[in-house]
Amino acid sequence: MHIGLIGLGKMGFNMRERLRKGGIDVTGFDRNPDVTDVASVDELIATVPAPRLIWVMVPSGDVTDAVIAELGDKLDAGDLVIDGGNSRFTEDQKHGALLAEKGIRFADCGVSGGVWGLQNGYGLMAGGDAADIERALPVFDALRPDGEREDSFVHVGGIGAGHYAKMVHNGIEYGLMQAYAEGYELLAAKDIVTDLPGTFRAWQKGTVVRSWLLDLMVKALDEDPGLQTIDDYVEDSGEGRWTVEEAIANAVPAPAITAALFARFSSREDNSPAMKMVSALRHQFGGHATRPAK
Ligand SMILES: NC(=O)C1=CN([C@@H]2O[C@H](COP(=O)(O)OP(=O)(O)OC[C@H]3O[C@@H](n4cnc5c(N)ncnc54)[C@H](O)[C@@H]3O)[C@@H](O)[C@H]2O)C=CC1
Ligand SMILES: O=C(CO)[C@H](O)[C@H](O)COP(=O)(O)O
Repeated sequence: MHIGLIGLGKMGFNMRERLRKGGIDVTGFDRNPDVTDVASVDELIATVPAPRLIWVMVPSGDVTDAVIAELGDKLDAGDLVIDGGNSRFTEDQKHGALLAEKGIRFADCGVSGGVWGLQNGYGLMAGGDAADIERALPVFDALRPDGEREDSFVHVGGIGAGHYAKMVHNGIEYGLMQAYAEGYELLAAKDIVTDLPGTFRAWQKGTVVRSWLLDLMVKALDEDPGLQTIDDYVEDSGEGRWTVEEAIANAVPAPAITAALFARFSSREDNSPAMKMVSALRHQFGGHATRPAK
């Protein structure tokens, strides 16, 4: 099988390598000339045999929109486009409908595993028609970890379902990371546990809270004890917000994920206007002392 892959960044670059190791021929295109196999989307399309399978792995939003629109202009009926980036699930119907105008097939796939996917394999959740998912199975099989397919791959539903599942996965990721991080701060806040990194290390096997994120926390502390080199500003790239928006839309209580998202917003404030106001109001009603501005 020979496929096209657009986007060879932190994810796509490693995915190309894993696919090739798994016996899939890959022609990759990226705007970055240092990593691309071909110079243009046209050359990619000319190189990949029809009916083509093109995997898109670029930033969600405008970039994905533009790449899919270009593919819609240039591909042929019967070709299949799979969006493996973190697109919002609501975008998938739009992309599928655009491509369907020319008889081009579309599927979406949530991909989990980050930069470790090359060595560990990727967890995959695909949305689309059964025949399209079936057609792409050799690709999914090369990307996922060894072992039973059901343990790392799922066809979750129609178009958009893959990205919906990935959105919820990432919402869970937010909540888990926040809980571990708060535990880290609590252990560090008091001189009672004398070996903080050793505590996390000893939690890695056997405990109820053992997990890959915990392993990565141990690794981060090995590399930078005290996290001295890292600022406390935490970015987000959309999935957490969309999860909270879906929780509201469906009246699903999601306090842990929501708090984790808001903690990231708090991380970006040096001098919170809201907390200044809380301090001012305590002073107004109770005469409680405020601290002078920094
Ligand atoms: N980094 C991660 O842990 C994960 C990322 N994702 C998603 O996968 C997608 C890619 O993520 P990363 O590789 O981390 O991002 P990245 O920013 O490292 O790579 C994006 C690549 O797309 C290329 N690109 C941008 N516009 C292009 C265009 N018009 N044509 C061709 N190439 C273009 C860039 O040059 C870059 O190499 C995103 O949607 C991201 O949300 C999904 C799972 C995990
Ligand atoms: O999908 C991922 C991991 O599963 C990506 O790393 C994603 O960027 C994480 O979300 P955020 O950037 O909002 O922390």
